[in-house]
Amino acid sequence: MQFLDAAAADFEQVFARIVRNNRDNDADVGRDVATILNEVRARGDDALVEYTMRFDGHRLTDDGDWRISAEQCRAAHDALEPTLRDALQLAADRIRAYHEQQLPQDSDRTDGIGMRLGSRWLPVDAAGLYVPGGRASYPSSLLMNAIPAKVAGVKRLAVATPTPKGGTNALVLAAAHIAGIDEIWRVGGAQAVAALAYGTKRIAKVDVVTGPGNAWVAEAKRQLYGVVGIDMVAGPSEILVIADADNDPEWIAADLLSQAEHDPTSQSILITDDLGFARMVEDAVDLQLMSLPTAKVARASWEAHGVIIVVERMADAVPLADRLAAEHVELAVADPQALFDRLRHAGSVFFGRTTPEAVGDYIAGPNHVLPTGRRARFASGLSVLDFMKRTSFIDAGPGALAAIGPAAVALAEAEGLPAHARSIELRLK
Ligand SMILES: NC(=O)c1ccc[n+]([C@@H]2O[C@H](COP(=O)([O-])OP(=O)(O)OC[C@H]3O[C@@H](n4cnc5c(N)ncnc54)[C@H](O)[C@@H]3O)[C@@H](O)[C@H]2O)c1
Ligand SMILES: N[C@H](CO)Cc1c[nH]c[nH+]1
Ligand SMILES: [Zn+2]
Repeated sequence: MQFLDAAAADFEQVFARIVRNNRDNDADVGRDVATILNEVRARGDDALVEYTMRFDGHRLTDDGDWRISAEQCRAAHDALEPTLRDALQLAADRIRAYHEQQLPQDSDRTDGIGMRLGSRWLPVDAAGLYVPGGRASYPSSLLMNAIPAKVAGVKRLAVATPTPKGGTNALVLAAAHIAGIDEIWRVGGAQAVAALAYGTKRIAKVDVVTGPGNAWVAEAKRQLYGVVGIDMVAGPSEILVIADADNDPEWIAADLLSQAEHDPTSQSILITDDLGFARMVEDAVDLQLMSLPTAKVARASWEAHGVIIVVERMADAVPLADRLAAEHVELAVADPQALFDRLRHAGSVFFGRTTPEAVGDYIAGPNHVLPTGRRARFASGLSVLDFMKRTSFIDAGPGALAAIGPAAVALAEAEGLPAHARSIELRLK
């Protein structure tokens, strides 16, 4: 963990290095992913069998090794302990209600010259949903992927999720049942993303791949963009907590560790205006790590990527936060709205002392699939729109063409494209 004083002479240099270090664009990861993608494109299912054995310890032989059936999902759902079943259902209901608000409107209007102009939204035909499953299981990510896709009206939804050592997770299966998913492939990592994008004998290709994952999954999506649509690069989790001294240090320490426990390459950062509070949070993190069952991963993340920054006044936190453009930003201060009004780059923001980031991971409603690695500068969380595309349309009657056609002819000639000019001119005669 790095403990930084924003007033120190070398602060800018150190902070700039932290900002530059995306953690997920390691050259080795890029090279290994490129190899995996080429192998899956060339050798299809055979490559999936080999990689799934190598990385997940799962042998893909008969149909049941490849795929989880809808009946298995229903059975897992029905067998679930009622409190958990209700929790999943509540999460699903809240996620659906939030995402239904994102459905876009078509447009269709006639302008001043009588030209009809508009756009129409339609869902993609098939979406591949990546549900991580290497170190932990993510039923919540299944819901976060599948529900917006369903709301968008996508007909075919294909889930890919690793089943390490052949074990399936009952909650993931139950979530699939709740979300109405009936195609689940037991493959993970870059090879799963490649299979969805290129297609193999067993797995038909999709039009869009969405969802979060570790560095290999995120890099595979990045490299395959163009072959297939993607939502964004959603890699190892991050949290930036901006907190004043009126917080309970234990709460803030738990918030930092909540994202550190995802992955050794996750990043947790605290910015505060109080040195004493910063030291108390540092101690609380160390104390909590002693009893955290996921301490191995969380400690690795905190030691390698954790940062505490002490600024002179809270307002100084905002420009630093903008440069970090973190996946999650908690504003644990008396007036979070004032900081939010000035903050420009964040995947998702959590207001006040009683909105821990983890409530957004599971149950609040907005999507938890969010851009990482400073990509909140230009990308947004997963939404219904990631499963849709917009087609514009133009209907020029003879009157409208006569009104603006000559200008188009002039522009076509100026561009040196006479066939363009002629296709308009012929209709103007
Ligand atoms: N940004 C977001 O919105 C968001 C949301 C949820 C989770 N996450 C992140 O998802 C990730 C989940 O990671 P996970 O590992 O538990 O599951 P995962 O499913 O993302 O990754 C597991 C797969 O990684 C591949 N892999 C592992 N080591 C490899 C290696 N050395 N070379 C090539 N491939 C390798 C394997 O194929 C394995 O199946 C975490 O980083 C978590 O922070 C991000
Ligand atoms: N924090 C993750 C996004 O970075 C989402 C998640 C799912 N389960 C727990 N957390
Ligand atoms: Zn989380």
